[in-house]
Amino acid sequence: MTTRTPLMAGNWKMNLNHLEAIAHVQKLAFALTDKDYDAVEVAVLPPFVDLRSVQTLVDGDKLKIKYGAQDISAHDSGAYTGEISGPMLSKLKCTYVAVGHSERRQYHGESDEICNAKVKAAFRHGITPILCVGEGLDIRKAGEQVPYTLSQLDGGLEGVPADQVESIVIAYEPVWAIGTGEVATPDDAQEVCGAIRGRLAELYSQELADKVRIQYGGSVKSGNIAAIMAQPDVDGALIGGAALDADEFVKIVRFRDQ
Ligand SMILES: O=C[C@H](O)COP(=O)(O)O
Repeated sequence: MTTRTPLMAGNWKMNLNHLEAIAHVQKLAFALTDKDYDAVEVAVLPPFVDLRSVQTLVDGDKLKIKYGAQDISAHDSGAYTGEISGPMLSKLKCTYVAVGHSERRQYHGESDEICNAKVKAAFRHGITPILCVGEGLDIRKAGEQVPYTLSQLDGGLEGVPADQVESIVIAYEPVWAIGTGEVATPDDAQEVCGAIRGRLAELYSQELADKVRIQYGGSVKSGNIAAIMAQPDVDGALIGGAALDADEFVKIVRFRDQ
């Protein structure tokens, strides 16, 4: 049986400037111990402008916390005003990048094709994509959450070879649960995360599917994380609001104690 190390990743969204980022990572560094890092991989996804500060802190103090970006350009360089490229992120030693977060899909019109190009751009530069998928409330009410989410998965992975996909992270984030306080039930999370793993097995192999980490995201807090993590196909969480509170984020990392 494959053992998957849980990944707890804090997506700061458009919060914390570079000075606040330093203070926040210092708090996490102070609280987290080797025991925590042995049990769980911990990552933060700050805004682009914070990445250099976070890198300096992580490198300088040899912290075990990982970091990454919230988006990546599909292009490697050129006339793409406002975009940040894979080479720029890999130069800053980003481990992860979120791709296709529902807020990017909703407010920036990111289609599955664009997400697919971004997944490929990340792998081209040695950065692990966290591909975000998940249905809105109307789809959930229609009971179509599984086919809808799997079609986003298919689109995001189109043409991506197995040797890359085995290291990808998939984040299942039902849009209706993001920032709303309305967390999916553990059964809701398992239903879709299990279906995602099944689809990876169909597209690639069971062996590959067993290696891929699948996160849940949407109103995760210290009070609900243990029940979600008890589900067999949930391998961590992508945490928004609760990740901005260092004490709360550390409690989530220590989900086994909750
Ligand atoms: O990327 C994180 C998700 O959008 C979840 O955000 P939230 O924990 O604030 O609901």
